[in-house]
Amino acid sequence: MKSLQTEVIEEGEVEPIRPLPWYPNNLAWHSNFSRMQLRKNQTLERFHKFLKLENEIGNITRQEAVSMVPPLFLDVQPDHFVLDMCAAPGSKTFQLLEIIHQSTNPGALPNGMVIANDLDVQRCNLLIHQTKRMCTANLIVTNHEAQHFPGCRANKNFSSASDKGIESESNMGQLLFDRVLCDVPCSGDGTLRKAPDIWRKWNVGLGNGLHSLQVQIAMRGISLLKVGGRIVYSTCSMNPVENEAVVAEILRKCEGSVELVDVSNEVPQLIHRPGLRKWKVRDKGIWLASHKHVRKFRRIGIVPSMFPSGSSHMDATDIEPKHGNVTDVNSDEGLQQVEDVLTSADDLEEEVSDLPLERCMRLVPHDQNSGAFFIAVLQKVSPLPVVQEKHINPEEKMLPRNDDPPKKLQNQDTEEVNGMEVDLADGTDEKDPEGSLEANSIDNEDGAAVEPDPLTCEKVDSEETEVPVNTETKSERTGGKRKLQIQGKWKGIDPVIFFNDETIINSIKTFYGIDDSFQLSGQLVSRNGDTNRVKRIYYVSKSVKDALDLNFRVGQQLKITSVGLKMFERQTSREGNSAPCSFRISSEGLPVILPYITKQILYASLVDFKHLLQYKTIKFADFVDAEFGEKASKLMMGCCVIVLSKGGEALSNPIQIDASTIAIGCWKGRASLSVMVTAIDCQELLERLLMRLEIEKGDLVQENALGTDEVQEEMNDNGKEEPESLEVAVNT
Ligand SMILES: C[S@@+](CC[C@H](N)C(=O)[O-])C[C@H]1O[C@@H](n2cnc3c(N)ncnc32)[C@H](O)[C@@H]1O
Repeated sequence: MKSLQTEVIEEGEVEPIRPLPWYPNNLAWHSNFSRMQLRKNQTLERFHKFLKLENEIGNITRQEAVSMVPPLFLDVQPDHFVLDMCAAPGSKTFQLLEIIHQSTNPGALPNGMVIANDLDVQRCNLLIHQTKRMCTANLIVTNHEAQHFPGCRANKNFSSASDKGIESESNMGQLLFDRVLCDVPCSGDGTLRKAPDIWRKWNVGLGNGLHSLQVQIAMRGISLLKVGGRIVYSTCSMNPVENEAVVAEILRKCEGSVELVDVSNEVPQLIHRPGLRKWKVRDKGIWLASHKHVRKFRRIGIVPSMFPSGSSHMDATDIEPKHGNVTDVNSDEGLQQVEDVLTSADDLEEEVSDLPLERCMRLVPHDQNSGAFFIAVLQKVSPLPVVQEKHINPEEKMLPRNDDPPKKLQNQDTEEVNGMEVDLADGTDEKDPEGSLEANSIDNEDGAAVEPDPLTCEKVDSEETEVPVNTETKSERTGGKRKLQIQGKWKGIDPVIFFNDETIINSIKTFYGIDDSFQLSGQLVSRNGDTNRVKRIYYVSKSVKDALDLNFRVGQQLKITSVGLKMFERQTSREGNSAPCSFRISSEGLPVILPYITKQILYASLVDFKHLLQYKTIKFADFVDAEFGEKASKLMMGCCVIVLSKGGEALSNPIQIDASTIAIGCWKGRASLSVMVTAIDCQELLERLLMRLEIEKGDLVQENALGTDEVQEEMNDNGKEEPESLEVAVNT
């Protein structure tokens, strides 16, 4: 930290890097550096090294500080089912996963899970790429319009999982969530500081045009929330039409089923302001204090719920400009005329909401040198009232409400339908500056091509694809006036299939001696029904398995773009084919399965481990520790795991695993051992080893130890990252 602070001062920054006072456990730090500066002086890399020095192995993400607040208010527990409705590029999903995983021991998986959804396929892929760093088996990524997120309610009309040969132990009848994050698309004016471009693009129509969609998304979130559960509604906008007006409309629609929670003391030191209870709406250059002031021809776009009272005023005299002429409000002259008629905002009588909107939280840029954010925390206290209006015509919305007392749902299992159609009558483009900016701001991925993942929607692997999937989207099907789905390169997703081939599973279990306490059966998925051609097998947590089971029972309503942790990959090299087990352990899955492996696993001394990382392939006879070389030569041909022994000495079994254990996948060939780790991972591991040495010896690394610079040079000289004999087997 001293080195970082000095560096900051050298760069002429007044404020050195410092922890954010309101973020728990010093896990978030504030830096005034721009992304370019951060890159130039490699601050993140240096920070990462600092963490490694402390033996904290983790990830670093650069993110707007206040955008990290909403997950804090969700109060997520490791056993929670969490829905992140508008999740891409995934910075909040990442936080949620971290919270869910935070107290789990190596090899243990939390009981909860996160479903991260986004409408935009390309942004979904960004999210998948991001969350890969978490190596989680507790995540499902879906691609739906959040306002139409499927309820997955099982009923007798759907063929059961057992009809399809799937054993279902789960009694989940519907996909309901303990926590819902509703970080909706918004006009993004809260990000003006970091994205000055918005000054030029912003107009009042952006917020007005998104209001109804925001209400619909939030209502869908509430309908998918368990009674007792929490939902956080957030935007990076300062506009009350996208904020308090949405919250007020939710409260009205829910008729007491949700309560606005006062969370002002939950995150001490976060400077915030109360939500507004009065505001005016701006439309086409005019301030409107009440819906009754909305001109008739604007009522499709400017709806009653945008105003504090939420009341419609159908009986009010339609306001038309004086002089008897129809005014073109889109022309400057027309606007001026209308402004003349409708007096200035200050003269209009203001409506005041009777709802406790002050419990909402406004974070403003000038309070703590941040972006602006709006957060409302709601708790579901009872089932939602049945909403009769399945399809609301924008015109009909202006009719007075039905005052009949609401019928409460008798059974939470009943799907709560709030079937509102997307009403973006303003024709405003959905702008999402925060999201798109955040997408760029996660530095580790900047400029990085998003790798196509076998279980993602980016690319259909023709070899493994058999069943064409209907990828038509709801909005396309309904032929709505606006196509919301941004499909990009969408080519379809392969179905997710449980991998239940007992012969293959048993061969893997036997080869690696996987302890019975590690549940493989039922928790493996692939995307190819032909088990002989399956290339990759993914592991899912029990919670995800239950959700997938349910999804099968309801006729695969969820459009899953990614699920599971890549655990096993088929060997394709010639040597691989002659190995007794045709699947190797992927480096992503290794940390989870490591504590359960009893065969094909060896401890290596520090020096031999280091040599493996440096030279990639070592003949058995060339290991410094001859006993290790001997043991390695006796392993079965194929994939094996080499664990760095504690203290650097050669040890024998049993292998003890803890959070600081370093292990790599290797290939045991006829005469040598070769690493199956990418060059980048090798480099990183080497750095960690050097740090460890420094700590353990309390001094600099021994003179004869090869420094990382030398290793880097050596890698460059070789120009190759994999040993020649193992081109295909190396995990990339
Ligand atoms: C504010 S951004 C979300 C940022 C994200 N929560 C994060 O922390 O990284 C809003 C997201 O909503 C998505 N979106 C827009 N309309 C949507 C809809 N109808 N349903 C679901 N997602 C939508 C956008 O693609 C965008 O990724």
